[in-house]
Amino acid sequence: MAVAASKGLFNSEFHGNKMMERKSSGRRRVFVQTETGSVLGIELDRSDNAHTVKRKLQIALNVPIEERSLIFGDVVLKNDLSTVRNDSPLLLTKNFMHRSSSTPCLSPTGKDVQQRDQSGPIEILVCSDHFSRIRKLVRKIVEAMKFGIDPIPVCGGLGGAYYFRDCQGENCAIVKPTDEEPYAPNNPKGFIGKALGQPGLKRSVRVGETGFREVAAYLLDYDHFANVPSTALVKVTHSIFNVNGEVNGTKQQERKEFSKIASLQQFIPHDFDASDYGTSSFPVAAVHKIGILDIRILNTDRHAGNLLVRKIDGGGGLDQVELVPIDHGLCLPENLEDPYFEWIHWPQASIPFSEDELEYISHLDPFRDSELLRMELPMIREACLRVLVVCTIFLKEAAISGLCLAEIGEMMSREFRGQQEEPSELEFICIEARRLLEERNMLSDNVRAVENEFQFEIDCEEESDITCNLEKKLAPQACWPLGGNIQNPLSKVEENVEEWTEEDGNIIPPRSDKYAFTAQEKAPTVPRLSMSMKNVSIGDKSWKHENVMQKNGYLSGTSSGNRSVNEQLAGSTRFVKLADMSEEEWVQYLENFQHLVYLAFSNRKSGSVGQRQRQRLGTSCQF
Ligand SMILES: Nc1ncnc2c1ncn2[C@@H]1O[C@H](COP(=O)(O)OP(=O)(O)OP(=O)(O)O)[C@@H](O)[C@H]1O
Repeated sequence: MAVAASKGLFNSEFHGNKMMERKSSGRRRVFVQTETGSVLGIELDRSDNAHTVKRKLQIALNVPIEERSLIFGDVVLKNDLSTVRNDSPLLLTKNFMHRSSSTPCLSPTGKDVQQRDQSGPIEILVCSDHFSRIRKLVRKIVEAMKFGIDPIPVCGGLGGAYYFRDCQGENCAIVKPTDEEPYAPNNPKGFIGKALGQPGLKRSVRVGETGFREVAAYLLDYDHFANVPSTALVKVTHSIFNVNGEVNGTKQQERKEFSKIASLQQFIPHDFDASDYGTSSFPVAAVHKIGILDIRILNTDRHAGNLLVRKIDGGGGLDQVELVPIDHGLCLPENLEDPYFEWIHWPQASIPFSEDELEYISHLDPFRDSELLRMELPMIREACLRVLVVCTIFLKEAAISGLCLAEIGEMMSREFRGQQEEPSELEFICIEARRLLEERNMLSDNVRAVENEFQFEIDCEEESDITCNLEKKLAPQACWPLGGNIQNPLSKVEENVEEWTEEDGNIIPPRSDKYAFTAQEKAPTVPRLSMSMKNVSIGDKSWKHENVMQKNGYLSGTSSGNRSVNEQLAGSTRFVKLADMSEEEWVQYLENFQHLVYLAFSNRKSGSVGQRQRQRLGTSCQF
């Protein structure tokens, strides 16, 4: 993809972006979190390895280490720790194979709860040198804490969150501990039942992993285009935090301090959220910019409550408002999930992008974005980065084709028909890109098989016969790669029971669960596909989808704690999975994807397909 990198696009806070060590001596520190949320900072010696770190944890936190692994993002740390950056958060988790679905997570006891390490009350993790604004904020909060100004628990939301204050007692940051997320062991609002690392509220976002997503959204918001408040991942220690099963004393001296890994975000004073205020007054540009970010990061949680509204004096008695997007913990899922875009039906979203917005989009480079995230948040999973790449390419091609925000959002969203949910157009394209990849792999296998046979036959046949044989064997696939009437041996989509498994100590989401291909049916041809992704039969197109959120009792406000993890996972939701391809396959997949996206948009533009026609507002519409 020809994407120019724009020097000006990087947030000024990230200039001089490079791996920095906290200490020139080369010593490193890691923050290890147990499944139940306890956190301990450990100084690593040169001789330390995964086993010695586990031993230190056993002694300090009194947690068992047998059959437990140290995890750093996608990586299970076997021995060598040289790839682990200074101030990285690691997770000590039970090897999944040994975890029965009904086994409760380790519940903290008086002993294993927090032991203080040598670190300060708030430590910025991993990328501390690139967060000057947050560092100032942290200093203010620490100062206030010294004066006894305690944080205040936030009432709203499903997860545990706390407003931290400055010396004047004003809120200046919101801190959300990763072990207090919905379903996490220390959630203070009753939404418990899973261990860190298991699939959470959104099945493609694991419990305990929303914090780094909040930071990712901030890092990707170059030039504060969408206005995401400054956010960092921190290790923070305070007695205010919740640990289920612990009753903390009421007197200051009696209160136990707990360390947590958390996201820390600048508090933005605001007047409303978008659910309380007339959306027609929202500036078109603000809606577009937030929408552009949501599309890139496949935000599955952009509901109205996650858009803060701040009144600004517009002069002449006219109120103008500023929008502030918050709560990006459910973006960048590991599979293509159904996004949620509150703005999708707002009139602003139907207005074409401005020149500035188009320029911003044209400068986006998903590969550079991925590099940035790998650098700044090394625990981020490759699966999330692949989602970022696919969505950004989709956005870029859509913008080139003149689509507006609402149209792009619709193409990414699943559609309910009766009780059934159908894949989005984006998902259809991804399915087809994958099918083409599988087909190509099969072709390569066939070629290899023919070559082997050829080698054998060469010993016993005349040269003219050999050529004839070869042609016959290759004939059915001769139209590869795009545009031919290919007989597809791989098109039927089969649904597998979704089970998270353990491989080499790592917790693996359902493997190729969505698109386990069987050699049965005829392929849709690529020209047919390109007419409209919705009108093409790709294998088993109708997705019988049960609403997992409802099934889990989440929406009805009940805890899922009384249902086993396996029961919760056994829903039939399907996802397009991107993580199970090798690097080489991924490159080929992206080529297929980009080509199909191009065809889909071209056909859409030429109006050759019956699209869902919506009434759209013209550019003259004023807000
Ligand atoms: N940066 C911020 N500045 C000011 N207030 C904030 C900020 N972030 C969150 N809040 C407030 O805290 C509340 C809870 O935060 P948030 O929505 O992020 O938590 P959550 O538990 O993830 O919520 P939800 O269940 O709605 O997804 C918000 O409704 C908002 O009022």
